[in-house]
Amino acid sequence: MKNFADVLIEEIIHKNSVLVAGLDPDLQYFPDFLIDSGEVSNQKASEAIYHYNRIVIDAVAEHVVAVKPQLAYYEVYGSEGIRALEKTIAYAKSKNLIVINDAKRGDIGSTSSAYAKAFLGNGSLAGDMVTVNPFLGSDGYLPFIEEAGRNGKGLFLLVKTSNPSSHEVQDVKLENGELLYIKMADDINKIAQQTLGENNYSFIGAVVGATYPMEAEKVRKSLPSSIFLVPGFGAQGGTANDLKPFFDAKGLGALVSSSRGIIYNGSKEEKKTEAVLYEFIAKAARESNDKINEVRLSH
Ligand SMILES: O=C(O)c1cc(=O)[nH]c(=O)n1[C@@H]1O[C@H](COP(=O)(O)O)[C@@H](O)[C@H]1O
Repeated sequence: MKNFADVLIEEIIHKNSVLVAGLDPDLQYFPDFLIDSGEVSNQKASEAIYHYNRIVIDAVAEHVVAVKPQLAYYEVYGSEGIRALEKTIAYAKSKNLIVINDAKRGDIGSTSSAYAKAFLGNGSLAGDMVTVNPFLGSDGYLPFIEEAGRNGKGLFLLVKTSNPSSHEVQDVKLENGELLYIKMADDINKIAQQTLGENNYSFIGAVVGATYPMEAEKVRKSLPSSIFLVPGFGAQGGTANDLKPFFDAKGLGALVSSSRGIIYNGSKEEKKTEAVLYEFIAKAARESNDKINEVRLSH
């Protein structure tokens, strides 16, 4: 079975893209032709979400390597929301897109095994990769690594997240003077080095926010063989110019994710038809990909 890092790298080269479109459906941004304003039932919300996601997936498919549904936006609508997620995952797979479930799970070992089966097994919620919170310790994240290894899939462990207060926990100085996120990176690297594919990358990746390029340089030293998932580009202020430290000399080693910057490009009022909405999203994905490629492939 192929190491998922190699699958990912082949797709990046094939598509000439490291861009990931985040599927974070938020009804307040949906144009009027998709949903009535006012009180909306879970069923109507679910239908609108799946409709919106199909438009997004069609519009971004040639410009992105993966899509990343953020689970909270679906869970809001209970079982109907989960149904929209299942259908979205199936639709993205039918368009040959890699699916990264942004679930940020992690628990005691036995529960993590169940989460790992849900997101990296063969069920209707399973994608190709999942985001995992490693701050419960290794018994919390090893089950995800085992399940991913068994099924030829991958994962991203949170190391240095993009949010403004991530320093409150992740930058805590340990007794030996080391920062917590660097210790986490060092611990993950010990396992990553045992799971390398042909391109010398592991299927065990790490989340490092676009808003922290200096920290990314340090994480890279500790985690030379992990592919980074880089959120925070666009709406959170990360720019293409910040991205260079995330990539290796070949322009590989990182995926850049953007949700609002792609799927809600332009004002809601301008989007009167499906065709116009499609064009706004396709344009944002194309332009983001071009900007990122310019930086990652420059020498
Ligand atoms: O794991 C993630 O994807 C993630 C990690 C992180 O450090 N920061 C972060 O913003 N994210 C997710 O990435 C997406 C960012 O959305 P935008 O800011 O709209 O591009 C959201 O779905 C977040 O949940």
